[in-house]
Amino acid sequence: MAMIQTINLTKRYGELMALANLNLEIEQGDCFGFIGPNGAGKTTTIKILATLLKPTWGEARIDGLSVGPVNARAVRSIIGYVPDYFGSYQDMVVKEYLEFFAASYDINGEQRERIIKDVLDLTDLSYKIDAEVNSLSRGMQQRLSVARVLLHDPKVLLLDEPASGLDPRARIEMRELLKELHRMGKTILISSHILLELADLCNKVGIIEQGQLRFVGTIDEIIERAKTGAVLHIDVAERRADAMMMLKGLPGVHDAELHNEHIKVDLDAELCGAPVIAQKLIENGFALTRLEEEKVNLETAFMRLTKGLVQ
Ligand SMILES: Nc1ncnc2c1ncn2[C@@H]1O[C@H](COP(=O)(O)OP(=O)(O)OP(=O)(O)O)[C@@H](O)[C@H]1O
Repeated sequence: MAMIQTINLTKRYGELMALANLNLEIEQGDCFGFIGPNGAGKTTTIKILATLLKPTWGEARIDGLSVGPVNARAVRSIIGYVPDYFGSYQDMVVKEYLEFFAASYDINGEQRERIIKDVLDLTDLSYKIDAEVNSLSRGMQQRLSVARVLLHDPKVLLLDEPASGLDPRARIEMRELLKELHRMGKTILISSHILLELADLCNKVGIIEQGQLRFVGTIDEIIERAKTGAVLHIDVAERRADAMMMLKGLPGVHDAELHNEHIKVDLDAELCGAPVIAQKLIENGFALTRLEEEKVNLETAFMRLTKGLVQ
């Protein structure tokens, strides 16, 4: 049985279809990267799973429980939800903040002290126990948000862009923390619009665009899927813009653009390859001065998948 499942999950905001028949299956122990551009529907999905938003139709299940008013309490006890914002906690220190949330889960007394110590150790925040929450850096606040949702030891973590707005060091610290939680056996759903950020953290990714799942699989599968093309970096001795326009019109060329003082050509390798491009340039009187083929990397794969070029 999947730990997180959505069945034809659909959400409309008026005329806008934010989610259209989303079907997701995330197994126990998976770290699932939910990737998509701004407005794709990631937050909407996560909020529905977190019991905070009602779908227009379709169903979400967590650990077999249908997410809805009847099971809201039971679902909340097995999930930890980190939203993409951190509220303001005036005059509250870290310890009080965690005590407050622990109490809301009926965790009290000695047990509460012990759990707070454990979650602070895990998130490397023990030394900040008496610091004011508002004085923490954004990276620390994000780790504190994670500490908060670990208080009741949930099986499932739902994290909405936890690395947004973090500097590189804080991103790495967050990633290490999430890796640790994955090793501990938590099932994790994490959203991001940056595929690379999730590459060495998630064992599976789903790419969502305009409320629809475009692709689900491992990172290696994504690259395989998008590899049916190549990117060429080309230059000619003169008339670069004319060469670009000529290339744009060739069959098998998805796109050609001027890029850092050269021409970048996105090809469908099944229809067209570097030799054809070179030949066409020469035939049309252009003196080729550079031709390099780029391996499809994750970002290119992602751009292709989200452009609908690879279905
Ligand atoms: N309360 C709302 N009322 C109307 N439209 C909304 C509402 N919330 C979200 N939307 C719209 O639904 C779509 C999906 O939004 P959502 O926040 O789920 O996307 P997202 O993938 O999380 O994007 P981001 O990366 O920008 O957070 C967007 O077009 C957004 O403008």
